[in-house]
Amino acid sequence: PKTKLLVESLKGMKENKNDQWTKVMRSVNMENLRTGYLFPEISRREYEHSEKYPDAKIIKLGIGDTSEPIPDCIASAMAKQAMALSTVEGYSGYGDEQGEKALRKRIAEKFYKNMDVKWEEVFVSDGAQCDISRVQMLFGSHVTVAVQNPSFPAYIDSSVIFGRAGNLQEQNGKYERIVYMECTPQNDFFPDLSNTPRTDIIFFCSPNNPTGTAASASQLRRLVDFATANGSIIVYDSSYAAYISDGSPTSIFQIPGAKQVAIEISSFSKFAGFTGVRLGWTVVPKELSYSNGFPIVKDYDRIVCTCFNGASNIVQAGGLACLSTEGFQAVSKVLNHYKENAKILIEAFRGLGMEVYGGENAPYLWVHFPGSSSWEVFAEILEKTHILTIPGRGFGPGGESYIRVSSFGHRQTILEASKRLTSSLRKFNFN
Ligand SMILES: Cc1ncc(COP(=O)(O)O)c(CN[C@@H](CCC(=O)O)C(=O)O)c1O
Repeated sequence: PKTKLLVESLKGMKENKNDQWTKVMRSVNMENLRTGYLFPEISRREYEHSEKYPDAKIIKLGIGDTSEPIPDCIASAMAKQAMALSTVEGYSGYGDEQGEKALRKRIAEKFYKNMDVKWEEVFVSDGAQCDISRVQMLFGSHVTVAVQNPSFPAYIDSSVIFGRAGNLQEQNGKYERIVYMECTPQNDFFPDLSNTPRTDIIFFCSPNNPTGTAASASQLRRLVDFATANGSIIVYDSSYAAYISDGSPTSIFQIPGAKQVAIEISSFSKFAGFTGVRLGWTVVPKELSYSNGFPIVKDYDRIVCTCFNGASNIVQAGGLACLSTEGFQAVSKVLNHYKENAKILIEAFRGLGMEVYGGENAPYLWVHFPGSSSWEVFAEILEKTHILTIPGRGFGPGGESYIRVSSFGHRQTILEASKRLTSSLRKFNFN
C-alpha cells in the first residue's frame, strides 16, 4: 500500500510539469488523509451556496461556533491585560509553557473539586483541538487507537497523521488499524465493550460530538474498568461538560481509578465563547504511566515545553475572569441561551415526527433520516431552507443517515430556522 501511495504521489508530481519541485518526498501519512477536513468542506459548501443565492439569509447551524458576545467582565479583563503590556511595570514576556499557576489552580478548583486533581497536572493550552495532537505526540506510530463511531474527526485524522491508522478501506470508509466503537440509539450511544478489541488508546468524547449524548456514571465506570483491565489509556474530551443538565459526570476523574488510566482534554471554547480567543487545558495525572512505569506527565511536560510556548497572557487573563464568581455567572447565562435554543430546535424536528437525539447535555442535535444519505439530506435542507447543518457521514460511517444541527445562534435566528424547517421539511421526500 505504501508503494501505491508513493506511485500516486509521484504521478501527482508528473501532472504538474511547470512547477519547481523539491526533492523531499511527501509523508505517506498525509497521503493517507484521503478527504479534506470536514469543517472547511462545510465552509466551502456555504460559500458555494451563497454564490448561487446571493440574497439568501443563510442560517449557520453547522460548524459548532459560538455566536453570543463574551460577557463584558471577561472581555474587560483581557483588555486590561492587553493595556498593561504597554507599560513598563505591566509588561511581561514568555510565561510558563504549562500555563499561569493562578489559572491552573483555578481550573483544578473549579472543574475537579474532590477529584484529587492537582494544579500541577493541569496544562493550559490554546485549545482542545491543538491538545488532541499534542497528546498524540506522546505515543509511537505502533500504538493502536479506538474511537467512538460516529466521532469528532480530529481523533481519526490526527491518528492518520501520526501513522497509526493504516490505510483507508474504501468499501466501508474505515481506517484498517482503527477500532470503531459503534454508538447508536440501540446501545444508548455507548459502545458494547464486551465486543471491543483491546487498543492502547481509547478516544472518548462526552458530552458527545456529534450525537449530543452524555455518558452516565455507570457507563463511564465500565469504560474505566475496561481500560484498567486492558492497560489502555482513555483520552477523554470534556469540551462540552458545562452543558450537562442531567447530572451525568462532567469529568472522567469523577470515576474512581480513572487517574491511573485517563487523560482529560477540555476547552473554554464552548462554555465561554472562546472559539476565536483560543484557550483550553489538558489534565495528565501523575499516576498515569507507560508500560515501563515512566510517568506520562513528564513526557507531556517535555512536549509542551518543546512544541508550545504557552497560551497568550491576554487570553489567560480572560480565562481567569471566566472562572471568577461574576464571570462564571455571566457565561452560565449564555450557556442557558444555547440550551434554550436547543429545546426550540428539538421541538421543531419532533413536531415533524423526526427522531432527534442529544440537545439536552450538549449544543448538538443528532437528527435521524432513516435510509437517507446524510450528504443528500444536508444538501436538500440547504437548498430548500438555506440552513447549514453537518452531514452525519462526516463524523464517520456511523453518522450515515443523520445530520448534526448545532444550537449556537441568536434567538431570532433559531426561531427563524425553526419556522423554515417546520414549513419545509414536511414537503421533503427523504428515502
Ligand atoms: C469534541 C471537540 N473537541 C475539541 C473541539 C475544538 O475545541 P477548541 O478548544 O476550540 O480547539 C471541538 C470543536 N468542534 C467544533 C468546531 C470544529 C472545528 O472547526 O474544528 C464542531 O464540531 O463543530 C469539539 O467538538
